[in-house]
Amino acid sequence: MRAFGFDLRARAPRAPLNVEDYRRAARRRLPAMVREYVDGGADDLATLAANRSAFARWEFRPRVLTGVRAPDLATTVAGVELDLPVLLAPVGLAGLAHWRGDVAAARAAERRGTRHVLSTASSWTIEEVAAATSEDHFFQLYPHSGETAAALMARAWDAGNRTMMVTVDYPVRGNREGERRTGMGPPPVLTPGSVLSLCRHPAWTCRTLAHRRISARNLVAGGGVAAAVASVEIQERHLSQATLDWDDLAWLRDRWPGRLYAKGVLTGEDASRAAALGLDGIVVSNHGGRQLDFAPATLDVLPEIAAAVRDRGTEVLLDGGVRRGSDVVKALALGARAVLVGRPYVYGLAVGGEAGVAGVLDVLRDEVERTLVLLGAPGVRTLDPTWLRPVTAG
Ligand SMILES: Cc1cc2nc3c(=O)[nH]c(=O)nc-3n(C[C@H](O)[C@H](O)[C@H](O)COP(=O)(O)O)c2cc1C
Ligand SMILES: CCCCCCCCCCC(=O)C(=O)O
Repeated sequence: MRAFGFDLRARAPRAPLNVEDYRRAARRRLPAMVREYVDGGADDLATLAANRSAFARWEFRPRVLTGVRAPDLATTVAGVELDLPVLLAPVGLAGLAHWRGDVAAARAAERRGTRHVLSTASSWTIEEVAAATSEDHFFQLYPHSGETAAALMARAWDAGNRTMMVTVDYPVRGNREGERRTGMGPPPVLTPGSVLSLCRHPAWTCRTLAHRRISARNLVAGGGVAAAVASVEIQERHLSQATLDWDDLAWLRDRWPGRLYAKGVLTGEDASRAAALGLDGIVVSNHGGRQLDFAPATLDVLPEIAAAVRDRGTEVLLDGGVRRGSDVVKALALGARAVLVGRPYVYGLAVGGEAGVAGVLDVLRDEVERTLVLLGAPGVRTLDPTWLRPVTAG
């Protein structure tokens, strides 16, 4: 049926159109403690906000009449060919967002031609994720003691992981007051507010309890509430790594036969030092604003880090605040080979499991592609700082 040229049966799209739509939909589905765990940050949330606002300080220098219609989005990271320069960052306890958690994320990543980085604190074990997927996904290590690290590395290698990211920005858990207020902990507590929020989300509560995927399964046996509480203790005792130093990183370099990246580097000096130890890559990251508040926005320090390791050929990746395809393009232009996203795919998980994560990757892919066409850039590997300029004040 038509009127004035409109098809009256047609509907405006209701599916999420962008990452922010996924975020809103995810927040409606999750109880308060999980919302805070996913979306919160440290102290005054200054770094969390800075990660986003840094992208707004750059604008594009588009070239016209380039004839670019189908830009090339392919690249390589750690020698692995990717269809899209966006990887899925390690996220502990992803089973809180959707019971299929890490398995759903890794499967969506490989369906979309990219890779997932499995957290040490994943809800599905290294072996379970490997069995459910066919590509060589990446592993993230929280290396507390040599013994635990050696065991985790052996398991990751045997399961087919060939690239490992060691997280170096977690000497102690950041102060996340939202988590503490909502009962997420540490230690986890049932408050009247958290119980009310669980009751208001019966679908989430029943499904999550039934599937028992809310603990750090690589480290703790069992997956129910008691195991989740034990995971919090484990992260206090085993994942926080205040004693970790450069000798430990050298030790890890010697032990890990595959590609090794340091995740959580924010200065050129540290990046050079990691490169000198023989690391293959750096992830410029402040843990999504969840650790040291007033750490700089990752985009702001990216040029310094890219310059510091350029001569050695060390790969530079970035995460933190990437929400749009235009953010991906800016990060690549300023020296990143690819980016990782954390929260965006957790929103996708909460909204629709594997299909939700694939949906988020599709949104980002479309946005990167459209941005490149509008910019007149032929592909992601040809991006450099000449495609950008800083926004001038006023
Ligand atoms: C819920 C949640 C859990 C996380 N767990 C881990 C983890 O286990 N290991 C790790 O290295 N980083 C972890 N991170 C940090 C991410 O890997 C990544 O650095 C960060 O999310 C990037 O910022 P973004 O969320 O703005 O994309 C976590 C982040 C979130 C949001
Ligand atoms: C109070 C919540 C405890 C969760 C225990 C496991 C945490 C794994 C580490 C996740 C992480 O890196 C993060 O940023 O959060």
